[in-house]
Amino acid sequence: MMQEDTTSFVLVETFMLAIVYSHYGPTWRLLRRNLTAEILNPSAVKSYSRARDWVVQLLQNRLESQAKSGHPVFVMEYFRYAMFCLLVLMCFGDKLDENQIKKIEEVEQQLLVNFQKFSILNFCPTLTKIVMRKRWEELFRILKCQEDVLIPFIRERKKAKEKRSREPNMEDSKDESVVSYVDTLLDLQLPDENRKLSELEIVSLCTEFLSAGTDTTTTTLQWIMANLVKYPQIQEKLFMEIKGVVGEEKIQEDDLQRIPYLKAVVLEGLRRHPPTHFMPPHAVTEDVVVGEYVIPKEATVIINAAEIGWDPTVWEDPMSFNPSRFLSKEGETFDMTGRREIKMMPFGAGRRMCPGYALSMLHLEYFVANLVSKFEWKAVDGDNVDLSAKLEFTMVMKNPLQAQLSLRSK
Ligand code: HEM
Repeated sequence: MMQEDTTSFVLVETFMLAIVYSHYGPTWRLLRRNLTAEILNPSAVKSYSRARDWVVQLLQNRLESQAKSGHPVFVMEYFRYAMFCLLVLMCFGDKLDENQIKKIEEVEQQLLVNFQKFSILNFCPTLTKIVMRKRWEELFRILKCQEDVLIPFIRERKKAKEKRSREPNMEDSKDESVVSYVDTLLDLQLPDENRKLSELEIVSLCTEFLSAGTDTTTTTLQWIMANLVKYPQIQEKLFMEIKGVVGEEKIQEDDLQRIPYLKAVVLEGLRRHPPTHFMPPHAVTEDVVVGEYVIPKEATVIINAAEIGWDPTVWEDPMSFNPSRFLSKEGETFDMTGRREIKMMPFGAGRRMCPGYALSMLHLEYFVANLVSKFEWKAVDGDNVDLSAKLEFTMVMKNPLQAQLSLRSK
């Protein structure tokens, strides 16, 4: 990737976060890791199986109707929408309908598409508040729209929660098995300030949840499917392994653990095409020696995670797509957390590692398994799938994947 791309990406991201922090206050940083970890604990994730099923069904139906037309399908928008729906249901509860999801998507999209434009505002806020007054007004207008859409959903969860605690035996309460992200935020008591979160802080955290989880996972899914189209023999091997485990049945979450080649395909996708090439800036609190280098206290450190996963001294033929490299003979699972060693780090590593890591692995495995078992994915006539990348919010395919889909016969 070109150097200027890298620099602008890091700057844009840093400025954008700074804008959001300054708007919503200092509690943000303290909260996000704990909170995301809470909603992503295994039992909460399990309770979302109904939402996952619904979303995968929606995606498959839409792809099927496209496939029936006989035209090639540009899949990225379908993937993105499905992943967004799923995260919205995790965030606000799984009772929302498609119209409500669409409303949320519209406001979130406004912020995303104007991302670059607003990043500059925090470069020197005192100055930009004077010379870019109109742009600030526009940012606040969009944030206000976002609040107007999201706050009613937050209040709805609050009302339902109060009702559940008043009437725990009501039929409705028993049916409400999902603990949404908003529920955990409503419960939270800030330890230092001895208060609950404000509605605006909850809006802000929900937006982070939706934006951090949608593009990263969708981009990775597109890269994985592109490789499965490019290398039909890998797709066929994966299909046979899935069939061998589930037969004609619907794929269940527990089945995923019994398909090692599926995990291998996802891991290889993340190694070869990590959606974030550069980690957000980090700093150390005291001087540290790493190998032959001294990292001075508080110096900005930006890790090139993509290069770590492509290191030829660690990976044989690193630029090829070869999932079998992750199949361990001893049945050991590959450690991505960096506890044992760091051979790749698409989610970062250590204390600041992505809190959505286990959830993304589950979503990727679940989506890939369902997409491959329902359809055969083929390159469009004479088209050689182009794997060049370009930087958008994440590192995406320069030429988005289009594929010819055909339903697998039973
Ligand atoms: C393939 C999917 C994903 C990838 C590759 C990914 C990657 C990353 C990376 C590289 C970071 C920065 C780590 C660092 O600072 O060193 C990060 C942070 C974060 N991610 Fe993810 N992520 C993914 C999916 C998700 C999902 C699904 C969620 C939540 C629903 C999520 C929520 C977050 C949050 C909240 C942070 C900030 C954590 C902090 O500030 O400490 N991510 N992610």
